[in-house]
Amino acid sequence: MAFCLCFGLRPKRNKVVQKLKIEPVSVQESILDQPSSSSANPATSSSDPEALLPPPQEIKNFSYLQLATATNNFSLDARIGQGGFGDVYKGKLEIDGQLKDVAVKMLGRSSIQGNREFIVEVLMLSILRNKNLVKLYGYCCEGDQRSLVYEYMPLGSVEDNIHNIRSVQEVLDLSTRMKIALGAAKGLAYLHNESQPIVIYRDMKTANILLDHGFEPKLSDFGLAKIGPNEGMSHVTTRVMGTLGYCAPEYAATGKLTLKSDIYSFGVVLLELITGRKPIGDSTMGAERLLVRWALPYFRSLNIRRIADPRLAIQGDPYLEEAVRRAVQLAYMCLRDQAKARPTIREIVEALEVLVEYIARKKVEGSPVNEEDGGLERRRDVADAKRWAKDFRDEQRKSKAVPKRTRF
Ligand SMILES: Nc1ncnc2c1ncn2[C@@H]1O[C@H](COP(=O)(O)OP(=O)(O)OP(=O)(O)O)[C@@H](O)[C@H]1O
Repeated sequence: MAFCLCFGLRPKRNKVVQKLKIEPVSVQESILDQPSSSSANPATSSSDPEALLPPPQEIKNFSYLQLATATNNFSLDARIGQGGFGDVYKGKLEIDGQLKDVAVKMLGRSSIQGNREFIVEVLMLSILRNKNLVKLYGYCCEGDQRSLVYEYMPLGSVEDNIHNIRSVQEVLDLSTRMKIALGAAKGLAYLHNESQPIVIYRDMKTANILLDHGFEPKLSDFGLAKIGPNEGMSHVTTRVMGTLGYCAPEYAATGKLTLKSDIYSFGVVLLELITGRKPIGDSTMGAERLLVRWALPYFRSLNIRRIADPRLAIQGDPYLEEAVRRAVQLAYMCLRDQAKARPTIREIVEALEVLVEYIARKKVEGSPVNEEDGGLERRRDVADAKRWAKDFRDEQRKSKAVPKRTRF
């Protein structure tokens, strides 16, 4: 099958876009799933995109002047972040009669992909509501200027909190990291199981998990999200889009998007939280550049101390080592090559709830795992881990036999 890889639509974040031949029978066609090059695609028209939006329920249409006033004319002081499409500013706006902190995301002008993602984001966030999803207050659509106005997340992104911290005091402990993973999993569980229609997020990554007070995580950035497969269908076929290092291998290779593609990306996020490493390291690292590849031998040998972020200082603390081991096992189940073998998001939420509870309990007790409450459990887990490691090795061997068309 012919395909081409085009980098550069979202250069800062290394978004990868792979165009594939669309298979007509299995494709679920929807307004959100038209190829961006199609002239019939309303999302690509910049002439009157407002007319294409559904009547926003609680989503307000702000004027450019309102946003400029709210952000002190988009001053440098108000700038809090930079994304693939443009800058993000902090401001204050009246929302439901109250003056609230907001984040204003300015999207670059006249970008087809940007325009498309803008519309998808507004559409998605007008139908999705969950405490682990960031709230969209409104948008601005004037001329070729597009902006989105979100609730302000005071603690920034998980990516910043893991990779861009300024002092050791800011290092997140294991308990906080696992609570973040749990909250993010709950957000994903809402998309996969509870929302109507179900949604495949397609962009699970630490940069898209924002943190509210108390490190409560919220998923953001729904510009790539897809309405999930119709009943009886296992997948949606679409252009491959996502972020390097997070894309499930079968999705990158075939364009077949399933709920399990999100689970793979979640596995990378979990591994990132455990290891403190970026999903893609610098070019000098060779094959180990990919976090998933780097961690594999340590996972196989159950060398938890080597996998864990050194800043977590787990060495000599049996309960922390045990907790990391469980988290690593879960991450690797999510990262299995065979999509079907990956757990569902419900199973992940359950596993993380148990893990978070385990860490909390051990923190209070302050004692290592003992025979009464944990020894048996631990022996069973070690046996499970060995079985998983063996399965993983077998899958790796099999996948080496069939050359992959795409490897990020
Ligand atoms: N609602 C928000 N509250 C607080 N800060 C935010 C909010 N939204 C975004 N930011 C900040 O702006 C940064 C850039 O966000 P943005 O979503 O534009 O980019 P990204 O997700 O990193 O990249 P891309 O859009 O290319 O995937 C975030 O990392 C975060 O620090």
